[in-house]
Amino acid sequence: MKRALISVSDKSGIIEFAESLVKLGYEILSTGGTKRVFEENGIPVTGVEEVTGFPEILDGRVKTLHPSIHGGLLAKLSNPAHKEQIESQNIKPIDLVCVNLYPFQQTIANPNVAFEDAIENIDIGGPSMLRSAAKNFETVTVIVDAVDYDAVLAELNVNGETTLKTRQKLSAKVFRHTAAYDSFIAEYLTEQAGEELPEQVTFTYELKQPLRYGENPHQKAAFYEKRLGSNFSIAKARQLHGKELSYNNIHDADAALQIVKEFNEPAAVAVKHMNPCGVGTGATVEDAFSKAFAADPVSIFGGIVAFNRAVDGATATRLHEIFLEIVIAPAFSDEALDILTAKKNIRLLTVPFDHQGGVEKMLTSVEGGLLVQDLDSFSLADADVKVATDRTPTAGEMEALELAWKVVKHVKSNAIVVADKDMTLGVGAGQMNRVGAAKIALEQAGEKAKGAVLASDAFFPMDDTVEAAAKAGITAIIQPGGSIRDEDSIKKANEYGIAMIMTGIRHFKH
Ligand SMILES: NC(=O)c1ncn([C@@H]2O[C@H](COP(=O)(O)O)[C@@H](O)[C@H]2O)c1NC=O
Repeated sequence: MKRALISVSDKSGIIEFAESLVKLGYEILSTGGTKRVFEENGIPVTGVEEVTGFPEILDGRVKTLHPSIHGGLLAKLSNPAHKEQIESQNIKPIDLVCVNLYPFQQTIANPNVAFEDAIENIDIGGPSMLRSAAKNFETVTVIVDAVDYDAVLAELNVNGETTLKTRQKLSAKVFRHTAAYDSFIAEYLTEQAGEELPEQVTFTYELKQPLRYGENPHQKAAFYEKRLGSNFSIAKARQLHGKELSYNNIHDADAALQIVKEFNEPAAVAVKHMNPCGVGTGATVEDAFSKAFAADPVSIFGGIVAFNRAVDGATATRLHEIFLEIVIAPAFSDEALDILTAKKNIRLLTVPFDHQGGVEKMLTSVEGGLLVQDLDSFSLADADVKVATDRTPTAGEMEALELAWKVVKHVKSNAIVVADKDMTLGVGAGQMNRVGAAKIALEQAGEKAKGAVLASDAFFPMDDTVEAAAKAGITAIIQPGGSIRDEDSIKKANEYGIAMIMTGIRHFKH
């Protein structure tokens, strides 16, 4: 008689599955709670303790960890010596294992979870059975996911056994599952132990959505979600309308969210190819959008716009006038939705503006490696700001410098942002030399640079950027400082009456 060992925490669908196995002639072996459910439903079942000759002990910490179970799972039936050994120990082979694990992940998702509860929810016996069965997939069928019950039953009904190919696939799924399960435990305990960058790292991501392609159509791609990650994330976005998101959409939308997150007042951020092309703030969302649009009415075309307040009808009317790939906001009014959904393709996303969530690290892959670092969460409030020049910025200049500084942090290096107190006027991104980025930003600002301010993500290696800024009419500058030639830049700024402040904090973004 074939034997199936069933031990599940999540009992959904298990009664029907076991009933079908019984009809197919299987003997069912089960642990305490699972056995009880079967008995209550009239399913014939043998307790694991009858097989092991040993009771469950230590509050269920030891139930199935026994040679009678693992011998039955691991014996290679094609190996005569294995057969002889299990027979001499009176161990019978187990043909099918169906196990799902203690809900560790759900337990630690509760921010108030007691440490002892988390520890008790680390399953030991379950993964051991799964791994034994999965290693012996040559003859053992192993199921860790209820979605596989029907497919396994279908094969058993047709052939009386599963195919080797199916068993191998199920085995691989088990090892993915136990690896992810252990990775959650490792992440949790590492965090609890206060270790930040340990000798090995494992992160668990789960498939959120397959993507049609990657950055380009010939690149295969998928989007994976960090289950215990931050709530304020593109991975937590809800799509209300429009075409499916692409790889580039997701990347750009993330960039837009990171910028809009910097602002407390109503703000609108337009992003193209990972860089902000226009950022505006104002008394209302519409006002903020008008400024983000005016900042660069050319580049916003086909861009992504993120808001930190609900989009209302008036703003939606403005958005409707141009071609945008995505609009992201905490919410949309009914009127805004009516207006915007008139366009079939525009993607509308809501994201919870909730800053709670797991501790995040920034991960960047390089060929053959992974770079891990803290997020660049420093803000001007954390910086030790010093006035380097004879003149101190006026209150109005200071407001503009703050806005420019919030934005330049999110522009690819070398980065220069020209701004006034409400909006960006010019953005120079990703240049190989700083003065080149400044020239782009200043040229874009044009006449509006007169009386505006300039932010630089890193120090000035020489005084040429200050010179260019002064000639364009810039009156105040914010930069980290720290160059051996700082004095040259300070001197140049003083010559032109520019007020320059130094933050001591660099914001490279590569
Ligand atoms: N300790 C053991 O030997 C052991 N064997 C199976 N389990 C787990 O016990 C759970 C099922 O328990 P029950 O049938 O009592 O509801 C399953 O999630 C299974 O993975 C065990 N529990 C934890 O380690």
